[in-house]
Amino acid sequence: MDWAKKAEDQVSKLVSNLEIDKKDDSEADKKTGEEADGASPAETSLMLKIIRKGLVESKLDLEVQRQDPNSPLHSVKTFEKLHLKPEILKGIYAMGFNAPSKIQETALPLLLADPPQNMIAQSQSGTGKTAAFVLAMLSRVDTRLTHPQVLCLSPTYELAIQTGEAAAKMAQFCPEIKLKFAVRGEDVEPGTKLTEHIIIGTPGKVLDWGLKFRVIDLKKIRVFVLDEADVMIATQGHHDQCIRIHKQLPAKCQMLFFSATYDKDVMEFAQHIVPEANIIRLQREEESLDNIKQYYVRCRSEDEKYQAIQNIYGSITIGQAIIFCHTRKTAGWLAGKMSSDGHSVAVLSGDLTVEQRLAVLDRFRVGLEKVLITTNVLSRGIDVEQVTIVVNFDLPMDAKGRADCETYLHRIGRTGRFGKNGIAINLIDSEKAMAICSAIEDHFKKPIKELNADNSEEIEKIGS
Ligand SMILES: Nc1ncnc2c1ncn2[C@@H]1O[C@H](COP(=O)(O)OP(=O)(O)OP(=O)(O)O)[C@@H](O)[C@H]1O
Repeated sequence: MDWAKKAEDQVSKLVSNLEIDKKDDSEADKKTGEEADGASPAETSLMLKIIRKGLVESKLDLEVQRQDPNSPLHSVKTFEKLHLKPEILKGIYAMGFNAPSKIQETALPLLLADPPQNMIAQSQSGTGKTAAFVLAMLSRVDTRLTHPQVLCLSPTYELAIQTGEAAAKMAQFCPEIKLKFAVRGEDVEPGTKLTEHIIIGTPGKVLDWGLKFRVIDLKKIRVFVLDEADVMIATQGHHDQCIRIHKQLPAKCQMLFFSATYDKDVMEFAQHIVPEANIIRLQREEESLDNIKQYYVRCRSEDEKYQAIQNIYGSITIGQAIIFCHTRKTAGWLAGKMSSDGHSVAVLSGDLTVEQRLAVLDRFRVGLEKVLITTNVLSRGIDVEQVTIVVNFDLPMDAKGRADCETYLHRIGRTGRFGKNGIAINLIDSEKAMAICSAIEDHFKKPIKELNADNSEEIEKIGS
């Protein structure tokens, strides 16, 4: 798979630069530490305590969680019991997966059953949904046929690439399985027919290739996966494109919808278009916040929010952090200001080219930058293991200015992945922002505590 090789080469090149850049980074960090100390020693030391405690707990946890029947990582089965092909099994062991998570062991027997079963599945962020559907995709490929048979749709370019890279790793011992990305930047010769077995892409491109250029025969697709299914159904543009693709699929096509969240209307619609679906809901949403501690910091203005970030920069860069802003403009402004103050930060928003977006994300993945500033474009699905902190520079709102609780859950789910602990910090600079924060707290029924450096009681309670 050429594209996988290309991605690997790019990453190893970046890794070889790591040592050089790390030196610069540590200089910046040293400087930051001094600045932060000067700015607010109490706040900095509070954050350090929270984070250190969080990191220590994370290390202890995974095996304990596997034994706990209430944990999303609990498993009673081994991968062998799931009857995967030996080459695929070898691939997942090579990735370091020892045992299936709950969504994997619950979904896979149904996904691999004959006759194929449809499914609408919900499981919290970071619990291994990708491997669940990718293993089903790989298992269903018939390599004797040389046309696309499996189609997986993702809402963003980055997520499609990440899913394809995970699929390539799982299929590393199945060289006969061929995969193609249908994303911006990938071209096809109109009039030709694609021969790859699996297509992973974004809806617009797949629609072009299926209906305009006719290089994919959608009538021959036998497995259709909709990742982040709720946003694909609820967002106008994605919705129309997905429905047009869905209409072309044959009646017998196996349909698999996955997401961490589904609201009532979206679930009803999903059930309407996925006939006789098996529905798996592993946790109520509020339970999925158990491994992420949430805080808010009161600020009086945008400048004070910036100051708060400055104060905690030294602490948040113990691991890696993602900072979410409401608009590209704020993300750009924040990144510019932090860079000019000597911090090493990356920025990723929709105004970059796809190549730039991928390069930024690759650098962040290998740790060249410890802080990534972004917008909702990265709120879903992106998996970077070392992210210990998510900061909401702006709280997520819908078009009417109300709390967007689902986006909040997806954003903070960029940390606390696969049994790790995470920390979410919300910066509040107005009564409206406070009201949104309270609405989110009420919705999930989980406390969002004030991070108040003067409150020694709070420091004592951290981690309890
Ligand atoms: N069985 C397993 N054992 C160990 N690690 C696993 C296993 N399954 C998945 N992982 C790892 O867990 C992390 C999270 O998985 P994944 O990205 O699939 O989560 P997700 O449920 O799709 O989350 P989101 O809702 O945010 O998209 C990944 O780094 C993945 O490699």
